[in-house]
Amino acid sequence: MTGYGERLARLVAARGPLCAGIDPHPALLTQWGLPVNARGLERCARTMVDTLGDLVPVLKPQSAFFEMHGSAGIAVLERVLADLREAGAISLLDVKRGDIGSTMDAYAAAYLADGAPLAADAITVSPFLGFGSLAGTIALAEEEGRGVYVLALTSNPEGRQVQHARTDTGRRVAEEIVAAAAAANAGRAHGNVGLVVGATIGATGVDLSQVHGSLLAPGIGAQGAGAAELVEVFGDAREYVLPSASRELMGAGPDPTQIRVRAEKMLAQMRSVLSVG
Ligand SMILES: O=c1ccn([C@@H]2O[C@H](COP(=O)(O)O)[C@@H](O)[C@H]2O)c(=O)[nH]1
Repeated sequence: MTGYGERLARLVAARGPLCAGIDPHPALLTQWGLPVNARGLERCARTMVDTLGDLVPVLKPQSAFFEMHGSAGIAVLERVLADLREAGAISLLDVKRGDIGSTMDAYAAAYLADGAPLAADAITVSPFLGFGSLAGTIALAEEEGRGVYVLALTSNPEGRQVQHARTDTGRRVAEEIVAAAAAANAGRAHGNVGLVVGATIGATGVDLSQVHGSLLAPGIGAQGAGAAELVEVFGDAREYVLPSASRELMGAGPDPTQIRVRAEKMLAQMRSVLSVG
């Protein structure tokens, strides 16, 4: 079975490096002239899938904006994930689960097992209960050819307090996470364990070149980063970077043509900054 990392690398080579976030904020639904309820949510999210599903390699629904509408919102999320499979794009569910190992195994079954109603190609997970708590989740992802993105250096300024703290080895927490992801991907050019590294964080001195997994870079647009910042943050690891933008793309809506034009422009920028060789 082709693993997540390989599948993603091929699709990025064909379409370019960009992840389009689906973050239907209530204010955005209003801006799009939609009601702030599950019906508006569905219209908005499905517009993003229909508009970008054949253009960008990855779409990333943010679970929180679906959960806030209760069971009706979760039902919309199920349909959106199914639509993404049909559209031929990779689905990355931003759900940031983190818990003790036995509970993480249940989350993994919910999001990474074939046939699960909320199954996605990849999910985001939190390592702050210890990277080892993700062992069962990573094992299931490997078995199913799916991926996980582990939070490492998040795009929000508050993240430093935890991620730059020193552990008893003298290394920073983020460096331990990077090393653990590299070990999980060892021996492969494109492993199934990715990392979340914000485009906003500047130069950190954390070496990402040996991870050999996808590096999801949120923070483009609304959080202030652009293509130029990616070079500073990722240096030699830039061939693995998957820049992510939500509000920057969705703000061009509701007209699908405008959303597509903005995504095409962003794809061209990212391709020129991140192409190697
Ligand atoms: O470090 C992180 C991890 C995840 N996110 C998520 O990405 C999007 C960003 O949305 P924008 O509108 O492009 O700012 C959102 O869902 C965050 O929860 C992040 O921003 N930073």
